[in-house]
Amino acid sequence: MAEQQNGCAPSDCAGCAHADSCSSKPQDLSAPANPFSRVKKVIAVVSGKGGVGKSMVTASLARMMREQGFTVGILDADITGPSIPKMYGLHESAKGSDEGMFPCEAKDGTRIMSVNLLLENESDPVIWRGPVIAGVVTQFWSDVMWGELDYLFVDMPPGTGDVPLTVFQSLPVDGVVIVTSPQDLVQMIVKKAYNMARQMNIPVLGIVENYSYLACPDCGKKISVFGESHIDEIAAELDIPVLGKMPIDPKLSEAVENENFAEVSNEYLQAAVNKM
Ligand SMILES: Nc1ncnc2c1ncn2[C@@H]1O[C@H](COP(=O)(O)OP(=O)(O)OP(=O)(O)O)[C@@H](O)[C@H]1O
Repeated sequence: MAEQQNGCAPSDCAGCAHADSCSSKPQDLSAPANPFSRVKKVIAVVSGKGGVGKSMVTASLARMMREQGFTVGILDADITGPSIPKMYGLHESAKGSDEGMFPCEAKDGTRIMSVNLLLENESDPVIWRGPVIAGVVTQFWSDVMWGELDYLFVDMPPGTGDVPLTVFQSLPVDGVVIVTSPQDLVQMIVKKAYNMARQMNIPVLGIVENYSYLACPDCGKKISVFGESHIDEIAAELDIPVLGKMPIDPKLSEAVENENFAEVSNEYLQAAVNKM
């Protein structure tokens, strides 16, 4: 069968003599899991822009699933801004063997792999180009011996660049959680993150709003520090559930500051747990 100018329909490949070499054939970019990994579910936590608390939500989801008794890992794909190890007070170096690298284990048993666990000095900057960074993220899947995990949460870098694309193409992502903050601008930015996941055929599990409000410590009144929330409108428009509205909670920022996130309980994301 002759190769068409604008690509063949997948059904045309069957029986085609050029099927193996044809440029129209969709490429399988999936990366093999490490032979010592048995990961049941991979959940990517994404945001359209930086600083909305994506790492906070990733770690909070991991903590909640851990509290439910599941085995949990976090793959820190935010290579140039890794914050997960410090949240859990991990400053050691990840060890390796001929078979691959071992994730480091936090106090609550959460297994973590991050570039900061591989750098000689954790304050060294990672000054690598996009394809190298994306390659490291793939290695965190193929070369890390995750063992038996019920859930692996992937803390993505913000935006829709190289790394999210690589993760969606290379890892068997079961679902995406979108994190946002209550600002007008985010409506358009959330849609970018949502549309990327949809285009890659990854189910969007729902959306979490962070920094939703601050509860007055004296009277409990909710103050909308970053303006009124639009999360319900966005969720309705995109037909996805709201998985939680997290307030600015000093208990959470203190846990990060004190590096003891492994002891934190987060009651704000209960709806997310039921969706995992
Ligand atoms: N709900 C919250 N209450 C209190 N502090 C928070 C909350 N969410 C996030 N923070 C704090 O805000 C800072 C930024 O959060 P975080 O690192 O999770 O953002 P991020 O979206 O992952 O950032 P980046 O996009 O730059 O990777 C951290 O110091 C974190 O402890």
